[in-house]
Amino acid sequence: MTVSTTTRPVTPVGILAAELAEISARLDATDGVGEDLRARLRRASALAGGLDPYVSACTTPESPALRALAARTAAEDWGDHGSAPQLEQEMLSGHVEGQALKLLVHLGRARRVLDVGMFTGYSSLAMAEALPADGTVVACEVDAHVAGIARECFDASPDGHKITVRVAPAADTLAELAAAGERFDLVFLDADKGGYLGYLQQVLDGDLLTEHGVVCVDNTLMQGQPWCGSTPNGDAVAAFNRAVADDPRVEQALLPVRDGLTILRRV
Ligand SMILES: C[S@@+](CC[C@H](N)C(=O)[O-])C[C@H]1O[C@@H](n2cnc3c(N)ncnc32)[C@H](O)[C@@H]1O
Repeated sequence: MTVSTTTRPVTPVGILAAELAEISARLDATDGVGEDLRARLRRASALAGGLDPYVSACTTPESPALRALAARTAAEDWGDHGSAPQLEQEMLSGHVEGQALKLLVHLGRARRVLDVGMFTGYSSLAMAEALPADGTVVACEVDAHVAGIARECFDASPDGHKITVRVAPAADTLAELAAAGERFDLVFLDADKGGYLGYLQQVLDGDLLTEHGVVCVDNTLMQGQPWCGSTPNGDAVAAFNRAVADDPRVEQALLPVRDGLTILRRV
């Protein structure tokens, strides 16, 4: 196993910080640039680069079980993950977003949570930790390998027993849950971005959300791509954000937490 100590920036502010640091370093090495411009760029770089560490320092620390799960994920050799080469450690939601999800579980007095796109289980375990003793998380994941890593981490945690893992395409699991009449107080969407709109329709049309339930959707800023460049994932998220904004059945706020966290509810 290879322990990866660095991660590439995957949030708009992280990417901005890296860009500014690079430009600032290049300018410092360039003759003929005035000290005023150098100083302003250093300040811009410090503002952007200091934001995430400051937010993290002001957020309740993660539990030992979540810290161990993040470390286990970082220790995995993602470059050698043959069955699903598109998976990478940067997919993990992490400390600040996990803590935000925990607070939403508490605020909503949630008992039943649905996690769509589990990866190695960080969001599932974070939300499980915030649930009461009889609370449950149903976690959807299509990749059996990462589901195995998640299960190992859940088994080592005092709250992992609250989580049921369903290894299958999420659309199939959502259809089965709707057919079984299951309902959830909090749904977290974090699987394939091209599937987001379909998952939201399944949740709303399949009556998977309780009366006061909320849906949280990750990566709705998608590294700035919806307004600053185009990739298939950026286009999918932009289309999702537009569709949500135009849907009179819901009201929503897009919070700039990590790579964007939209919280919505049925009105
Ligand atoms: C961004 S990661 C999820 C991160 C996780 N929520 C966390 O907190 O660390 C997305 C996950 O969705 C899974 N996924 C992608 N397409 C899927 C599908 N159609 N059904 C279920 N899971 C899917 C991927 O295998 C990946 O593990």
